[in-house]
Amino acid sequence: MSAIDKDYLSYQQQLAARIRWFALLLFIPITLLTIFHGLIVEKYLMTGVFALSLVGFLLSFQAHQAHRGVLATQLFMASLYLIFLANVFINLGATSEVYYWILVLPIVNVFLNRFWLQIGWLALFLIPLLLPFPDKYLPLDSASYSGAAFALLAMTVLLLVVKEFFIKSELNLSEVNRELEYQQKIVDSSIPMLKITPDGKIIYASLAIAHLLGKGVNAIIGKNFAELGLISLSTDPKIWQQDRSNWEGILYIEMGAKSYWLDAVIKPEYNLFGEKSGFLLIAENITREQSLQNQANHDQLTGALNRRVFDEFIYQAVHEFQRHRDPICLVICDLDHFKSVNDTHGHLVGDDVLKAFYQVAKDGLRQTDLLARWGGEEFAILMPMTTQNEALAVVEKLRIKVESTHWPKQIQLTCSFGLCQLHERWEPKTWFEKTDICLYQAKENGRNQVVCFSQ
Ligand SMILES: Nc1nc2c(ncn2[C@@H]2O[C@H](COP(=O)(O)OP(=O)(O)OP(=O)(O)O)[C@@H](O)[C@H]2O)c(=O)[nH]1
Repeated sequence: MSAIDKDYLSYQQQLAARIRWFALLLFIPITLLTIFHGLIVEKYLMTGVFALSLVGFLLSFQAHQAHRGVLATQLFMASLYLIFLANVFINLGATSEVYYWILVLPIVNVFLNRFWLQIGWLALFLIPLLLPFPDKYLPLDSASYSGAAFALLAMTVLLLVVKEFFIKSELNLSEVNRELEYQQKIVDSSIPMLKITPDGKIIYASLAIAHLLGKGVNAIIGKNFAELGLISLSTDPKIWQQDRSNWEGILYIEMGAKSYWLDAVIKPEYNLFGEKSGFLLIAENITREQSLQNQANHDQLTGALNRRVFDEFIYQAVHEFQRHRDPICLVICDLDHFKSVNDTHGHLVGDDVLKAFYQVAKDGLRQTDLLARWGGEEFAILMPMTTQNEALAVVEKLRIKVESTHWPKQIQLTCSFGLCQLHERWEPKTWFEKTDICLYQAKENGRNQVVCFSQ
């Protein structure tokens, strides 16, 4: 049996169960009412037949509840058949009642029964209508019965056609839906995606991005984009609000010991009225491509980003700044009198201090800040979306932290910082030189301090 045949049958069974349920809910009260009506107008035969049918309906209901679908249907059909026979042979007062059953019977028969049972029941319905009973036993004339038989046949054929069409189109639709769901699952688990409202709230996260972020989808939905810790030089959704174009760039995620690189596009989305309804982030995980480079991207001793990558980030930052003008700061820090650490305790202790310094500095910064080892005992920090005053507060805290940390061998370590916010029309080289001059001044002024750029 093909898959579609199986679907067809199970769908037909489900449909039959639903129809049977509704029919029972409908027929049980109708039959009850008819019994009372029969008792009132003293039609005892009619009352007896309907009472028997009621028993049939109740048994059918019980079988339905016990999930014995075929038995339930046959009991139901038999109960209806009793009522039908009463209408054919007993004058219940209204001649049109036979026609009423001719409408009801085919509906129930066609939708509840499989093909051969339908034929069997149809034959049973036709027998009392077509057999040449003497007219004196019948309440209607013979033309009415042959007319009813014809109507019953026509109605059955019509309903068969309708049902086939109905089920086939339903099945086709559900197959299309299933295919779509399947494709959606593949996309969801393989492509990192986010939907973000204009104010930065995440309303959809694909499984793939949840996996990269080391969180469940539900833990991401409802968060603000800025909280995810995706590092780029312009991660604030506010900047995209300004124009209609896509944002394209590289995002970097650090998850404990693991790190990922995403080549991302962030597209603004619009509603029917042309208003911005949010953003769609679609990314490609390029970590594998970067992994070889990754080793070349990090400093061997501390694990910090190295100068080569940091240089690239500085160039990117200057480029982004020309488009969006979001504040961004560069910090260069240099450990004070580090030579004496080496001279007193040896190079290996010096190495340990450098590693420990990287951790202390990293912990003191936001996830979106980039920390690199610039060379020797010098580190550089890039702080996107940060003004000079905001950066000063962070760096000052870091300076105090370095001063108060217990370093190996009870070394008293301090650090000097140069800090400079990027200005318009500055080249990367100018920005770096200005920051370096600040650092030089910090050293000149006696070390263990932060010097900010001023015009
Ligand atoms: N242990 C260790 N030392 C390093 C490393 N890279 C550079 N250094 C040392 O860092 C010291 C830097 O010394 P200087 O440039 O004179 O500066 P300083 O002693 O820190 O003095 P100021 O910067 O003026 O405060 C040198 O002794 C270098 O050997 C390294 O990877 N490991």
